[in-house]
Amino acid sequence: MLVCDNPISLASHVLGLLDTNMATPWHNLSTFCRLDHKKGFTVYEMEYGKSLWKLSEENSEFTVLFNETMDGDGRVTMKALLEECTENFEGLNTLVDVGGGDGTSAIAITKAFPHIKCIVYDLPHVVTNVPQGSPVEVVGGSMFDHIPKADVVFMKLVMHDWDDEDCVKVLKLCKEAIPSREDGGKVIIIEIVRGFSNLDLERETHIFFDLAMMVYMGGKEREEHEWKKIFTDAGFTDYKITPLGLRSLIEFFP
Ligand SMILES: C[S@@+](CC[C@H](N)C(=O)[O-])C[C@H]1O[C@@H](n2cnc3c(N)ncnc32)[C@H](O)[C@@H]1O
Repeated sequence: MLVCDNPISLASHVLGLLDTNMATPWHNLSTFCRLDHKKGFTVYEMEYGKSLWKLSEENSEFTVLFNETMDGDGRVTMKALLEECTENFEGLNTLVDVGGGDGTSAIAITKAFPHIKCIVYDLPHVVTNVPQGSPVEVVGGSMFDHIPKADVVFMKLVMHDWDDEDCVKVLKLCKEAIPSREDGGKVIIIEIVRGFSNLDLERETHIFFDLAMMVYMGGKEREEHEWKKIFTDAGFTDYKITPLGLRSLIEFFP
């Protein structure tokens, strides 16, 4: 899995997590848990005085490294998703990948389902890394301000970066961007659902990612009832969870 030319290599994911900008903030975890969580800063902000997203905006090399870190993970997840969940993409004409990074997921979806017109939406300094000539539309902006309209909003490993309040804000805008359920509107997210695995190794990995989200961004991994509360608070009426190895595909309907 760590050999670079393996099509599902995790090398770039591991190299990214071991980079100084990702590894150093872990040294603040103990202080954060004892004292600093009361001050309203994330563990990452204690180290750098700014969020990971701000650091990425100021440091294009770090943006590229972070995108490659996510791509390493994405190759494995997207392969499973596109092989095992084809029916979830049936009947769609347009999809916007919110927080879509350098477009790896959207490009994979377009290749698997050429009839779906995909938009990659992320912060302006991030979408400049979508390869030129890719079969996707590229739009820069913040998901807290606006979400481009499409049949489906797709978000992979985005919601777990944020607290409940921010997730609800983004999901309310997602709901405005999609058509009614009868017209095929839905949001698809790929996230961990804690408690959805009987395998010790997966449960331990869920806990590791929960800690990692707290350290990097002040986010968390959620159990089903926590996801359900967020969707309900954002005005969605129904949801369906399809387990997909370590992660799950969660659809929610307006
Ligand atoms: C953990 S990464 C996931 C990237 C990609 N979806 C994947 O799975 O490989 C989170 C993404 O959210 C993006 N992001 C952060 N803040 C954002 C905002 N306000 N609006 C849009 N995207 C944002 C980041 O730039 C990053 O690409």
